[in-house]
Amino acid sequence: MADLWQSAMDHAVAIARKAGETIREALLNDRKVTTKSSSVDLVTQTDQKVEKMIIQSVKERFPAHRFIGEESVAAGEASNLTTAPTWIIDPIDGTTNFVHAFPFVAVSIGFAVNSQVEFGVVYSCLEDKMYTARRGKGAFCNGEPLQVSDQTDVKQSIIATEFGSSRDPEVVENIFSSLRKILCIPVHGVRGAGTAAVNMCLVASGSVEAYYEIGIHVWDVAAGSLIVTEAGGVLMDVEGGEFDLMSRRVVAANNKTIAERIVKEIAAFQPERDDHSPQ
Ligand SMILES: O=P(O)(O)OC[C@@]1(O)O[C@H](CO)[C@@H](O)[C@@H]1O
Ligand SMILES: [Mg+2]
Ligand SMILES: [Mg+2]
Repeated sequence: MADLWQSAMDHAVAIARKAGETIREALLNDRKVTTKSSSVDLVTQTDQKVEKMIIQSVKERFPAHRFIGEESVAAGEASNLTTAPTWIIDPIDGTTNFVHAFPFVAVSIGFAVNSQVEFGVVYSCLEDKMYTARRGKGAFCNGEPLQVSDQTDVKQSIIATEFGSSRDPEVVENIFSSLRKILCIPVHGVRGAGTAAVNMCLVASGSVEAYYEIGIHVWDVAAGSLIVTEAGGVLMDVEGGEFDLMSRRVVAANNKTIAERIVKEIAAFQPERDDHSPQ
């Protein structure tokens, strides 16, 4: 049976690669920074330019499709995931890394139908690594199949997480409480690429056993969520329930054993959901 969404996925790969070229050029000569929710939540003209380019290119080919884009939402658009074919876009995941030329900067494009991700594309453009996954057809990096780690002992694991962009003392305390408990299991190490999308691709690649974070957005994790599961991994909520794309909470792991062990140590809290209705 012809794959209904293959042409859309091919377009996503092509436009992610084009966006990566734009980002690499901008890295050399245009990293003017502004801020969003806080002084450490950065955005640049390149984030906005790349998102506009991706959305415009999709609209020309798929005019009925809908969008959830990080910078469109920042400009006031709603971020409600419906049953309609929806492109979930983070034009630059790792903007802080981009501003500092720290080498993990990704274009993340997820595609959902009936609120289920059908394909995911994450282009780590400074590494030139194109991660892709199509539901039921596996996950790949530059065309090579991906497989999660087979480790079941958390004490033989590397766990990825991030410090996020909140500097609220209570949130920071939660983050460090979870980090301290996980580090002292003990695990072999804790790492963070500075981008959720790349962290999830590292789980899919078998380089880290799990990644968790509270505070991410749907555009950070939509593409990576399918890349993880198509590489044989699992997704979970930070309190052990089902992963919810709009909840701003994620555990992505190589298997349920590791995921459940990490969940035990996370000091969970609930940020405002991505699909919250404004008062
Ligand atoms: O604003 P950006 O760059 O699109 O994304 C922000 C981000 O890089 O920051 C978090 C690190 O705490 C990551 O989870 C997330 O991917
Ligand atoms: Mg992001
Ligand atoms: Mg971004």
